[in-house]
Amino acid sequence: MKQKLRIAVQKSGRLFEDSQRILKDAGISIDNGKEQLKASSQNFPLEVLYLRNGDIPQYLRDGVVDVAIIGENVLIEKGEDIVKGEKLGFSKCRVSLAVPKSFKYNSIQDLNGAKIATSYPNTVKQFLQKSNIEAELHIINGSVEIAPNIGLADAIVDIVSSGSTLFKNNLKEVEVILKSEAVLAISPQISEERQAILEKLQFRLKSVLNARTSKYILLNAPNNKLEDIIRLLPGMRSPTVLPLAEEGWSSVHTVINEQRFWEVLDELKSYGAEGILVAPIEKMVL
Ligand SMILES: Nc1ncnc2c1ncn2[C@@H]1O[C@H](COP(=O)(O)OP(=O)(O)OP(=O)(O)O)[C@@H](O)[C@H]1O
Ligand SMILES: O=P(O)(O)OC[C@H]1O[C@H](OP(=O)(O)OP(=O)(O)O)[C@H](O)[C@@H]1O
Ligand SMILES: [Mg+2]
Repeated sequence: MKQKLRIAVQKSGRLFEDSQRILKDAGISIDNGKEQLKASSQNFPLEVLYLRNGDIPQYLRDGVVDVAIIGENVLIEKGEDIVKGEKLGFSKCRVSLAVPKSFKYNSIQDLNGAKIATSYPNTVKQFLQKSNIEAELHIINGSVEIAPNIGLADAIVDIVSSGSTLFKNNLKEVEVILKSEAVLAISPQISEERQAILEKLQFRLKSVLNARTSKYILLNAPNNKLEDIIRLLPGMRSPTVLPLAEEGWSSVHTVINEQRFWEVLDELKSYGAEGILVAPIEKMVL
């Protein structure tokens, strides 16, 4: 029987939709909806298992799945032995220490002897050990932010993104322990045959990720400023320059990181660039 790569993705929750989208953008169609816990792709040798995010490190460790899309924070907490692959650019958050707004927090030393509620005990222990802090941990699986308000803890360590959950619970973020985003996680037990399929998947994902962060730019430039403009827009190999019908002007086409585009925009304009068009890129194979 032909081998298939087994990938675990979150069954429901924060990672579900973006995980589905990135596989779809990589040209992999998956047949069944999430109601079935196992699905297959018809156009790529891939089998998808829908699992709880928190259970995925164990499945990877045991080799039950070969690869997974998972929050980096979960890998740090439960999967130090799992291989970390590409960062996938979504579900960005941080794991932070927060205390009640009324807590006069000066430094980590203020946590000596404190009670800390968290769903990330290993992460917290490592963090406290580095500063030689002794604290008592209360391990809870959810609604961690409520713990200080009900007298269960003096501080919490949990996921923060916009900060609105902390705000609503009268807490303030005082230390960022780690930053996280969705990553591809790889089983240390993956077979050689499946590793070859994984490399194909990684290649496709990289093409999607490159395209997501890049833009195709077209602009008109006066010929006497072409050199300056090209210096700002190096492109994949180099920009395409085509003469315009109007004498003394050229059209410049290139690919640029979106962030970089905003950084150089004023300078481009100062060199006389005009008619600047920015278009999305669907796939980008380097
Ligand atoms: N508010 C948020 N903003 C951005 N990313 C987040 C946020 N909350 C969680 N995440 C990221 O998404 C991942 C999944 O979070 P989610 O709350 O959906 O699942 P969970 O309850 O941690 O896990 P399980 O699937 O085991 O129930 C987290 O591990 C984290 O990496
Ligand atoms: O800083 P914010 O943007 O407010 O996000 C942070 C909150 O998001 C997550 O909870 P989620 O909504 O996933 O609920 P859960 O605890 O049921 O997983 C996390 O556990 C925080 O509570
Ligand atoms: Mg959550």
